[in-house]
Amino acid sequence: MTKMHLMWFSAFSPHAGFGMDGWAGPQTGRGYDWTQPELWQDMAVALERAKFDVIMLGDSLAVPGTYQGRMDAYLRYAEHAPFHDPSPLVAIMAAATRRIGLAATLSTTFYPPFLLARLMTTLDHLSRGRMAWNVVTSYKVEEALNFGYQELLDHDQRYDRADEYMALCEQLWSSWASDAVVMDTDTNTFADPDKVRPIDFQGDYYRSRGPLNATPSPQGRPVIIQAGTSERGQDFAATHAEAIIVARETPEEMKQFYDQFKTRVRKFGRAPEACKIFFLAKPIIADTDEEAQQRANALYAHAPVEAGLAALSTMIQTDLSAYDLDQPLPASLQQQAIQGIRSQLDRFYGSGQAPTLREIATRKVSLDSAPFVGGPERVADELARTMEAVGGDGFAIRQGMWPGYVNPFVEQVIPLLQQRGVVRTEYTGTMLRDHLQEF
Ligand SMILES: Cc1cc2nc3c(=O)[nH]c(=O)nc-3n(C[C@H](O)[C@H](O)[C@H](O)COP(=O)(O)O)c2cc1C
Repeated sequence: MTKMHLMWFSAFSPHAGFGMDGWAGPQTGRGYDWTQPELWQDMAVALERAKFDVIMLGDSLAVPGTYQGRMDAYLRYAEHAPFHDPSPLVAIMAAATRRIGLAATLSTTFYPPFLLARLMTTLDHLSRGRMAWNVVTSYKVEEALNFGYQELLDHDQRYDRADEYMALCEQLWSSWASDAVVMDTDTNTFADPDKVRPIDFQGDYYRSRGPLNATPSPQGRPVIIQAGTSERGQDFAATHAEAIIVARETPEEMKQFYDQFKTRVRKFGRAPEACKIFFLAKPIIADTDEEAQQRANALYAHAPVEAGLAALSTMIQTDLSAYDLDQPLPASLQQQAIQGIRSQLDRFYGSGQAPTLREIATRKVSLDSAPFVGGPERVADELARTMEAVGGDGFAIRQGMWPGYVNPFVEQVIPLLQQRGVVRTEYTGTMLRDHLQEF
């Protein structure tokens, strides 16, 4: 039996799950206000009880306006906005838990490296070594406009700059030796000055004197997570990431990606197990298989297509309002989507398929990536069987942080996975890096 790691990936909160099944749906659960701490803390406690490796919070820094050149659809459907800043969210979740890992998304384009390095060090202290950083380079032009730029750097250049950003952060995180803090009252010495060094970093994009004005945290540096899957994005991940999130539709496609990516990690001089692959999975669970299928059908039938068009438009940075809903997107557009998240289209148009724009927009706001539909037994079986076929690592459960999603998975599916011996029943380590490297 192949064991699986588990991440709860809550993107584009508060409505994550999207559309009917998101902020407005029956699954969200009553009595919670997403703006308040209790929802986030209670869900973190529930996922820790289920021994998840990590909770990951996505983020973005703008209300988009790609679709129809207006913000209307994004605001109406809470699509890609609003977001709480993920840093205080992971801090309050850390305060309510002891073992589960917590990941915040922060942009290399908009966050100054020194501030980010110190923020992550502080959060790693406060969580006793459970922090991860989801490294994004940002892809929306509206994010650039919010920071006073007219446009973003080109796709590959964003990654080049991010490589330098990582090198700078790495030096800041190493600027204090692990034994630099002595706190010796006899000699009235807090830190040994010989063990704290300026870095005098001089790059093409960044300069920094250093050292960090924060002491080394339990993990030393946050766990690095990444989700870009272009060739350049995969090279970046193979160099830096300890976990990646990937959308693939079938076990065969997952297996193919798994083998190729692990080879790439080896090519960059790292052990393949140094970077874990999490495949996106969206479980739709009900008491019986029939009920779950009915729920999935209803979700698809009632999906607000316009919300899907708005989501895809911003993800591929192209206004899709001008395209025929009942035709596949032109191949030229599929190629152009490079500035945004092109893999959003690639996965729909892979293996010679040609779904219409209406179909992919509907899918986007209903079933989305790799749906696992059924009663708890069926969902547990399919997750276990898929992981066996792929050969390892885990799933990023792509759902909202709401009781209606978290509780059925935690209470009904996790015990079945534990009985099969494919997920952990106890944490063996205390820090996030320990969880990822446990198997
Ligand atoms: C599953 C998934 C989650 C992502 N989450 C975020 C996010 O929260 N914030 C963000 O700015 N970008 C996010 N992205 C975008 C990626 O970080 C990246 O910018 C994008 O995929 C383009 O890179 P690529 O061409 O290498 O795929 C996500 C992408 C994927 C596939």
